[in-house]
Amino acid sequence: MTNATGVPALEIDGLRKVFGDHVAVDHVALTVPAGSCFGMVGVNGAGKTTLLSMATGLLRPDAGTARVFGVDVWTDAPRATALLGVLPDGLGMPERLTGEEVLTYLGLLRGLTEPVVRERRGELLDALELPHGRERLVVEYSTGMRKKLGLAVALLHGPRLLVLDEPLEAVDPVSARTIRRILADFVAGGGSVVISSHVMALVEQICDHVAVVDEGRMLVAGPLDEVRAGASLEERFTSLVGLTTEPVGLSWL
Ligand SMILES: Nc1ncnc2c1ncn2[C@@H]1O[C@H](COP(=O)(O)OP(=O)(O)OP(=O)(O)O)[C@@H](O)[C@H]1O
Repeated sequence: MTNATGVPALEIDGLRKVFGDHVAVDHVALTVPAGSCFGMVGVNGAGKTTLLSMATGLLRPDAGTARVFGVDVWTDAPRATALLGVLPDGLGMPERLTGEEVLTYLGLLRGLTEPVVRERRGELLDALELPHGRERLVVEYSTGMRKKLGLAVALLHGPRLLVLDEPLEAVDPVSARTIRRILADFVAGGGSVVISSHVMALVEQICDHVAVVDEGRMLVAGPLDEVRAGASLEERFTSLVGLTTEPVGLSWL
């Protein structure tokens, strides 16, 4: 599925990143159709964060391009940034501001007017169940609360594509359900989503497309049912990545 003009939400071509002598991402290409919810799965260190960071303008690639709705992330950063909402891995926040102040600060910085910021920040804090967000400093937030505030920041300017690195990590089950609903509503309203996750059940539940990344390469990408090929995503993932399902014992325990 694409939008009316057929332009993909995200188009990655030949992205590559080398750290020292380690190739973290090796000439990866990927097309995320507009209107899709795209899950990216891979073991620890597979290259998901590095790939998504390059695709969203957070890490300069050694080679390759990334386009958001046809806008090049690296040569036309302001336009691409306006289309993108990003929840990066290990998001840094101004620790001595309240959640409300963070949203105000970033909203104004992104060019929203003061009344719009005021309206949206209240709705976001309510929708993401951050009741203490108004008065509590970020330094006092739990990991899950930070994740939810990060998602609020990503949604604040009304992006068309959300790219979320592990959006449900450290988030309690009730909040996870809320976030899943927000993402489903976002897609139903015409938005597009890319998430990275280790949780296969989550990807199967909310994504219609999936990509499997391993050792910096894209092993397979496409509609969820095609990738699963009649098996569960976990079974398919395990066989693609070549993981053993046999538990490894610890001899001294
Ligand atoms: N700044 C860096 N300097 C050196 N090596 C790095 C750096 N960032 C990532 N790497 C390496 O690149 C590879 C890919 O890391 P990346 O964080 O992209 O993986 P990931 O799939 O997101 O892992 P996880 O699921 O554990 O978050 C790993 O081998 C990692 O050690």
